[in-house]
Amino acid sequence: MKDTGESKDHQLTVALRIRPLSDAELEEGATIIAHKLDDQMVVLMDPMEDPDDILRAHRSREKTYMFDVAFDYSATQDEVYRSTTKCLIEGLISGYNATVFAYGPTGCGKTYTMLGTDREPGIYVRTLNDLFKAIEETSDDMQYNVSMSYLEIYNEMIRDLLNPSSGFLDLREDSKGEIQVAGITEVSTINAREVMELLMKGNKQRTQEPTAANQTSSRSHAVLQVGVRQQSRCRDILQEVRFARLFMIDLAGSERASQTQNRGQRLKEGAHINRSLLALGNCINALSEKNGNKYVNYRDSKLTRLLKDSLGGNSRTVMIAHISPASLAFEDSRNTLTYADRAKSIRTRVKRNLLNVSYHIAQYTSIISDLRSEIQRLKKKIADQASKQLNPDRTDIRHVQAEVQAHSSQQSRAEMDQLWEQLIDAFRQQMDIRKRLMELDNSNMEIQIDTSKHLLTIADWEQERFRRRKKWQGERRKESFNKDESEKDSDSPESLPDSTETQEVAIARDNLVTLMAEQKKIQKQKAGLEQRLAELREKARRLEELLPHRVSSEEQREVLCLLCKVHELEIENAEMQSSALLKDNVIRQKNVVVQRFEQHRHLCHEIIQQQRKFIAGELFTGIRNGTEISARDESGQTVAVKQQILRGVQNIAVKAARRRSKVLEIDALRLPPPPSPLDPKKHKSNLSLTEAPPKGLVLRRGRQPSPELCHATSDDNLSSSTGEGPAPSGTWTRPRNRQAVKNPAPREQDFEGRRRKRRSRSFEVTGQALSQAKNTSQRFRPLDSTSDPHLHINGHPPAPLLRPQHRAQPQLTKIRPSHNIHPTGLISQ
Ligand SMILES: Nc1ncnc2c1ncn2[C@@H]1O[C@H](COP(=O)(O)OP(=O)(O)OP(=O)(O)O)[C@@H](O)[C@H]1O
Repeated sequence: MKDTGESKDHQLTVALRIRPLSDAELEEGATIIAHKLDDQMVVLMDPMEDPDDILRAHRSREKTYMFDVAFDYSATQDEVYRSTTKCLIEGLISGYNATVFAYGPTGCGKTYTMLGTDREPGIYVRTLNDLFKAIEETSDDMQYNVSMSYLEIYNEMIRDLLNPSSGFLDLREDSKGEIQVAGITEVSTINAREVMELLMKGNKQRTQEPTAANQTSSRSHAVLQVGVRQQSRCRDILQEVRFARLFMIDLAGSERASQTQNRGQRLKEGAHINRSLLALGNCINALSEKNGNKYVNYRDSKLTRLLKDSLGGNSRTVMIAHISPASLAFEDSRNTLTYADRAKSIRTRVKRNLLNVSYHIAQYTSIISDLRSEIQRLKKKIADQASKQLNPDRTDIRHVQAEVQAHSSQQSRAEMDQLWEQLIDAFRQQMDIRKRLMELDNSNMEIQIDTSKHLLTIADWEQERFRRRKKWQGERRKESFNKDESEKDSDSPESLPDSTETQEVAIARDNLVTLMAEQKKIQKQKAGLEQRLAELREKARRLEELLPHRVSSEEQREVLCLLCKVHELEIENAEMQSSALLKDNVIRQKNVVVQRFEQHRHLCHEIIQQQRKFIAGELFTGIRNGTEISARDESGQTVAVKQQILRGVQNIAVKAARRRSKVLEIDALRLPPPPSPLDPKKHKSNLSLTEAPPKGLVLRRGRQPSPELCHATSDDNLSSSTGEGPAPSGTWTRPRNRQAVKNPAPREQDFEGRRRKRRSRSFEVTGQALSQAKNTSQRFRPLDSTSDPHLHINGHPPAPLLRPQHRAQPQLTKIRPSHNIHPTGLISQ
């Protein structure tokens, strides 16, 4: 299934329905304690509360709850349907999955809401009616296919209610990660009457037994699944097909043994019901966690596995909680209200399910052609055998005799049958084990995906902690180098950065432990099953070897061979499915990693974009105003902007600064002679803004790169160069040739060469204080984050020993090359 639509956040809709007080409750003298206050609010009063009891005045358990919609005894079935489910139909035929489920204690009206009565039909019937109406309205342009399946989960076993004789069914996760019921009957129809009949038929099959709490108590969870497939009637090569599933679920009610007075089978049913509802409650708890990072264990019951997508995946979900208004049911009502209240904060991500039909047609075509050729082959074989029967090879008299002998021997036939049964049984068992192994593999993969997610979370954190530590150590080293002994004493080193784990990491660790334990359990089960499978295979092999000796006729032998082949193929098929599933899961795992890198790349891109904007803005403001950026620093306005930029580049700059610090320390010790003023005539053509450079703006650059580097640096718009000689205030300065600089020592030269290479990719627009600029001893400094005291983003100026002349200078702004800066260092528009 291909998703081309944007996924949207959807908050679980929670409705509450209070049923009328029953006759039995009235007889028992129950009072009404649950009231609807308005369309959304209900109050549950404390039955123990006595208004005259002053001592209990502060211990009241009365509580008000707010839901998306609330109904009381006066609400009709139609009102409930309209406010909860009707709105899902439109989404359903546009490709959005949906789920409606009724939740609550036994006897509180779940079945009444979902199924209803003949006179007051419930949500099932109304939804299907409206769905078919909607289909009919658009059927001129669209072609629909509606399939329906109806199942129950009884004692943790899945039964097909449309075909109860099919035995118990298994849950499978398909390659798209969706849970499917293997082998369930899916009835395709768009005939409302037909669907209703099926529904009624299914309901008759549902396990219902009277209990003390409810005369028609449902002992199972019933799940009605409706699949809607929609495609345009005008055929195209690339046709869009929408597919969505609607689950309508009538859960069994939670029950207390004391209340239901259940014994024997009913008690066992109750235990299963409560177990699966507990698993559901746990999932609701985990999903409603504020940080949303808690591990959600859907694997605890079939119900939660089936509801996986509805609760935490791709589905618009509505929960209709039911309570009794009776004072006797206070505890049950309170529990239900608490769960329903929590469920409100569950969020799912819904996206439209679109199928790329061309892809599927291609796939089906190849499958169909394969099947056709197989049928042809088998037909030919049958025809050959038939002709052989008609014209037996009379020449081989011994063969005929043997055949006659075999046919006449009753005993050998019985033996054969027995062997045959054994063989079939071995195959069947093998298939069962394969299925179970596949399920285990699937669970294992899910665990691995969850594990890798948590490991990534922990790895991220470890990386972050390592980065913080390194940063802290770097700062410490710098500090200790810069400060005098006395200063060191006064400024005692800061403590190590906080390395306590975040809650997310702690949860990830906890979850890892749980997952490991589960994985071990699965491995153990797998080992047992694999051993059993090997035994069965061996048994089947022996039987297969034995059979040809027992069967006498060629025909029998052929049939047996064919049957063996069929079973072998079945097993191969299962193996292939299993390996496809494994591959799929591996791909999914990789997708998670790719997604993360993609997010990271996106984030980096955004940061770079923002920095560019800041830089460009800052640069032009500087030019227009004709003031030195550094001069504006003093006003405080630019400081804020700079801080913003600096914060953005902080991580990059700090790393670069550390790497370069040593180089620059040496560089600082052998600063070039003062730059000479720029010859305005020589560079007139480059001054495109004004004939005379803007007063106060000094564009300063690093040293001029070596000739071979000039070309590269010109691409970066501003090549580094060394300003030499005094730079007059308010003039554009262009650094002079590197030759003018006193030649450094050979080792230093090599060092300098490397440094220049690095600098050729960076430059700075820097403002010196006007007073400084006027000073003829104005210096042009190398372009490096560490070359300026204010570019030490962490607020650590360089050692005064190394850069005494810069200590008093105002801040510099470091920027990356911009396309509108001329390679000569002058800005063009
Ligand atoms: N809103 C209502 N209006 C009228 N009758 C109701 C209403 N809700 C429930 N009832 C009646 O209450 C009884 C119990 O309801 P129902 O069987 O639907 O409960 P349940 O929650 O499905 O119970 P269980 O979990 O045991 O299956 C039924 O006789 C039903 O007709």
